[in-house]
Amino acid sequence: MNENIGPENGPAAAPEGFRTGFVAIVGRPNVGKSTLLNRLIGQKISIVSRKAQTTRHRVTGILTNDDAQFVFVDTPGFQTKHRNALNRSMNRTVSQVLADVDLVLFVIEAGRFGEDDRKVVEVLPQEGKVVLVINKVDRLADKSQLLPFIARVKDVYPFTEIVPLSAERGTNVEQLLKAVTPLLPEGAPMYGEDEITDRSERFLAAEFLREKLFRLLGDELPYGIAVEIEKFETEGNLRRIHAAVVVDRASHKAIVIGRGGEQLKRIASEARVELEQLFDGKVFLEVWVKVKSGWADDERALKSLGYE
Ligand SMILES: Nc1nc2c(ncn2[C@@H]2O[C@H](COP(=O)(O)OP(=O)(O)OP(=O)(O)O)[C@@H](O)[C@H]2O)c(=O)[nH]1
Repeated sequence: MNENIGPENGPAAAPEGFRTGFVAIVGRPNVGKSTLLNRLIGQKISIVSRKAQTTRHRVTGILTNDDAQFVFVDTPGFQTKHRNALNRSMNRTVSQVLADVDLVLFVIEAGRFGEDDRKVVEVLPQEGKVVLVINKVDRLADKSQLLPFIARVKDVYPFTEIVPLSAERGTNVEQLLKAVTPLLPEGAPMYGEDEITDRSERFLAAEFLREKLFRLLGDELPYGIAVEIEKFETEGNLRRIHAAVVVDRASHKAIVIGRGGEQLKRIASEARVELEQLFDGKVFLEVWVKVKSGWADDERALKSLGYE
């Protein structure tokens, strides 16, 4: 990835001193990585959910301002509970991303630094720039808890910077950008100013649908659920999308469909509304549920669903 950055990549396009680089956001599940990315980009691209482990794919967000272009790589949360092929694949992705980027944002939750955070520290690069982002400071009942907390975590790794913020409220997010801009290498932008993702519309459709499944099924969400886009056609400003929700067992299929098909109808309809906003055009979305036994344990099935 990195060979694309640098003055040799079209210095004419870059103002003097402009910086461009890849930024990875890591942290244990649920610390707010997707929320932070969305806040930084200013539009929903990475999916956000109250449930852990919603980000299985690498989602790239791009932020361009007067001084720099940040190409964000959101990485999957660490999985320690279930050890199967899917989780091994997720952890591998994290190490690969970290070895390849210019800057790592390591996100933790204010007031909480546990074993699962420590596991993430273990895969931080030996050399390189890592900024500690202490998220959810709005949750601290007493702000005076922040300094002792920073004192407790600041030595677990030689962090380049430490920035406390609230991704959800937007508090101190600008300061984070200011602090990390000088850490990126100088170079011309890789993407156009208004591009916010390099993922395909097909990929985004799958992600948006998956988010709705996570949100609307709540605690009933079956383990090992995935979305396959079987058909994606564009006719003028209309997109025709056929998607399959892949589940592990027939009993899970019933959960996703819901009584009288209500649940699935609602999931599809909410996903459609958001996709129409994202694509700025009409969307025809058809969703069905397919049972594929044991897919989460089968590396080949994973590949066919787009997990590397
Ligand atoms: N109070 C508070 N909640 C936050 C903040 N940032 C994120 N959250 C909430 O924390 C939960 C998890 O946020 P996500 O952004 O999905 O977390 P993630 O780290 O991407 O999670 P995974 O995809 O599972 O790795 C959601 O319910 C967010 O609304 C914050 O600054 N303050």
